Amino acid sequence: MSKVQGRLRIAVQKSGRLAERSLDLVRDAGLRVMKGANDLLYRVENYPIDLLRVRDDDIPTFVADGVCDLGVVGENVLEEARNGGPQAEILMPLGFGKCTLKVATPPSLDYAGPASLEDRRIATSYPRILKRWLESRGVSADIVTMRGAVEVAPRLKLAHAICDLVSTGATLEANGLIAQETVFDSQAVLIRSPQAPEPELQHLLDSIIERMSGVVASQGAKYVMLNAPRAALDRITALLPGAGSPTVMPLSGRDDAVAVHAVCQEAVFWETLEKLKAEGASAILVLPIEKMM
Ligand SMILES: Nc1ncnc2c1ncn2[C@@H]1O[C@H](COP(=O)(O)OP(=O)(O)OP(=O)(O)O)[C@@H](O)[C@H]1O
Ligand SMILES: O=P(O)(O)OC[C@H]1O[C@H](OP(=O)(O)OP(=O)(O)O)[C@H](O)[C@@H]1O
Ligand SMILES: [Mg+2]
Repeated sequence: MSKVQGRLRIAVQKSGRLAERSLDLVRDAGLRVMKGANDLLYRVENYPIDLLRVRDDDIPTFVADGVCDLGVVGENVLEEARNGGPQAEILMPLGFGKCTLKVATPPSLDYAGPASLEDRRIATSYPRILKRWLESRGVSADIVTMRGAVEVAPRLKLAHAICDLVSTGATLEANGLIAQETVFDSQAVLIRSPQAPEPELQHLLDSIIERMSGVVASQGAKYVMLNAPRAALDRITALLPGAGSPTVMPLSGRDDAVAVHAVCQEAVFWETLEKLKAEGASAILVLPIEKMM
């Protein structure tokens, strides 16, 4: 596929677990996406950018080859695609699509560590990652590659064990399998092509990356405002999760208390609010942050 001159391209999953959140990221970065008649390509109305909507397996190659300038893909898929050739660069983890590639076994297999997999058959959709992991553990096993429904392989006697993605563990449990080893921790990542864009588009590319980074940073971040007794200021600011240096302001007509404003990079739980109150904080407000730069 050749590139259209004068336009950037971002590869996103067409449908599946990452599709919606990938589109959200693009939209939150200020790109107005127009769903057109063409299902493969969505145009961005306010910038010279197109979204290429494809199977996630194709995203690493499209970005590595420079067909797309940016891509959103699971790190597991990127790692599986690694082949010694030019590679897409990971710019940042995106905080969604979190899952773990795990080795799991049926109760019938007496598992006592990776050596129990020696000469066994293991079904997976990630043969390269599994091969590297087995090699790193000095285990020699037979890898059976399956596109999907990996969890049923032990029941069908197709394999002794499996290596598949797990998030809640419900699928493993439904299939009577026990998670044994973590092979690869994954989440969606933003990737960039090793090929530079046309010089006129470099600035736009940099700005989109910076905006996306701002979107990711603001996710989960909260703006906290409260009033604190001066005497408890140190203890109260220490309780604010992931806050750098809070802003401390006088409260008119009160010498004993101050107003504290802070950006908390981590979730602010009810437990934290209760502890703040116990230290004498009052009028506590926790507000979402829309953008951050
Ligand atoms: N259970 C899960 N929880 C969270 N994230 C997951 C889970 N399963 C998969 N993912 C992540 O989402 C990505 C996409 O999963 P999905 O099941 O949509 O892929 P797919 O079936 O290969 O889709 P495609 O049709 O694009 O090839 C996975 O590669 C992984 O990074
Ligand atoms: O630990 P859990 O929360 O149960 O999630 C794990 C399941 O999720 C993924 O499949 P998905 O549901 O995306 O369907 P798929 O079979 O189309 O890959 C993965 O392949 C597992 O089967
Ligand atoms: Mg896929």
